[in-house]
Amino acid sequence: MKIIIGSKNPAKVHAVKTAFTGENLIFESLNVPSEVSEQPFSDEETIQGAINRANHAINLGNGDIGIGLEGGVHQTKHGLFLCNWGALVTVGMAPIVAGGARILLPEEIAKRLLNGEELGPVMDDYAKKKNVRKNEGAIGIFTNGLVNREEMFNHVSKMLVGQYQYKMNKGE
Ligand SMILES: O=P(O)(O)OP(=O)(O)OP(=O)(O)OC[C@H]1O[C@@H](n2cnc3c(O)ncnc32)[C@H](O)[C@@H]1O
Ligand SMILES: [Mg+2]
Repeated sequence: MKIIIGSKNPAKVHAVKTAFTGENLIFESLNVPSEVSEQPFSDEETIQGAINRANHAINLGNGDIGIGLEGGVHQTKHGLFLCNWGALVTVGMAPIVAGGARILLPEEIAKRLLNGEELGPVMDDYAKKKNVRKNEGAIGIFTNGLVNREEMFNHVSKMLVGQYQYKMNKGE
């Protein structure tokens, strides 16, 4: 079975690879467009980005399964939350969707995003590190390393794969 991942970000790629169980799995990772903003600003937009990535991945990579993972933020009356979504697509099935852990972003980060900056560079600047988005992620920084970006996306990926297996077993 050929699984195409719609990103080359190592935190996402490792998260997907370790979520699958079974034999004869071939993984490929491709950079594909999300067709939403570079910094998605709602659950809705972030879910759409994940689905678009999954659709592009399966088509471009000629795979059996396409997976898209997308990071974004979501405004609430309690402040701006980090949000993360994943989608799994396969021929003849509606997209399967799963959401990840969410945490409130500090006011100074929220302000910068509302001013049009992107979380990736803002996190590097804030943490005085390089490529936070490819490593522990914002979630890793703000949880003191207890939950990193790969682990969070691994949880999302397991929920995608598990739902897919459940539907296949039921013959849906
Ligand atoms: O190469 P791709 O797959 O695009 O991976 P990415 O790190 O850019 O991830 P997303 O496009 O899904 O995330 C959308 C934006 O939010 C940023 N972002 C999301 N989650 C983040 C996190 O945990 N840490 C740092 N930046 C994050 C990211 O850098 C983008 O600017
Ligand atoms: Mg990106």
